[in-house]
Amino acid sequence: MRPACPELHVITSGRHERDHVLRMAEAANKGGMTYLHIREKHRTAQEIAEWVEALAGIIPRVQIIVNDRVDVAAAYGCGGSHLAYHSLSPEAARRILRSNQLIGRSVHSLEEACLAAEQGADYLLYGHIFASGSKPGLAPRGTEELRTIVSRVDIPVIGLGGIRPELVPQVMGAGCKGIAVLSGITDAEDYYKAARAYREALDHWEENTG
Ligand SMILES: Cc1ncc(COP(=O)(O)OP(=O)(O)O)c(N)n1
Ligand SMILES: Cc1nc(C(=O)O)sc1CCOP(=O)(O)O
Ligand SMILES: [Mg+2]
Repeated sequence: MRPACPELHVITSGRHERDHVLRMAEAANKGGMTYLHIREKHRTAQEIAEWVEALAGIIPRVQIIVNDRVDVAAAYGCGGSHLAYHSLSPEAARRILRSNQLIGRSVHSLEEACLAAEQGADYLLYGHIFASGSKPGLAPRGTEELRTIVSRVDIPVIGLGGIRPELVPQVMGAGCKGIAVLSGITDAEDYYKAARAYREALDHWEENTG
């Protein structure tokens, strides 16, 4: 059986205005994006809802994942919600979301990963794997603990943090179902080309393992 297509999650920066993100989402989607995470921690629920409605005119709603605001994801029929450390638990989020809406959880240790899986998360984001401008001054976690997590939980794990296309084989080789990228796409001059480079790296990672 052919394995499922590796996932490419793109995370918004919190630094760009809506119209900019609409252009980025359209181009990244053409380049092979699987999900767009709206991670706009300083915006209100009303603003995020407006973003969802505008984005849903450009990419399928099911590809939109809302960071933290489970209420917005539920009310606007998004693909799911991604929970940060300060968010509702996966159990609580499931009381609000429909069964076909994904619940993701950021994790940074084996303990957090096991707990999130027990509480009903559908997938995990583990990071930051490599040095990341988004996490200044914090040491990267590498892939060792990631491998242990993949072997211990029975839900998909997505790697994130400092991932460039040439690093994709290391992340996929650790057993991830895909990757999540912020600056590698949102800071790119050409969003389509950037997403395409990650998509190519994901689809051919086994040919590029050292
Ligand atoms: C040990 C540790 N704790 C928390 C974070 C950041 O949490 P997260 O839920 O991933 O939220 P954002 O990354 O979206 O701010 C971390 N990186 N490490
Ligand atoms: C939002 C986020 N959370 C992380 C974590 O480790 O929890 S790393 C991250 C952002 C990763 O950005 P980039 O792809 O630019 O390195
Ligand atoms: Mg995080």
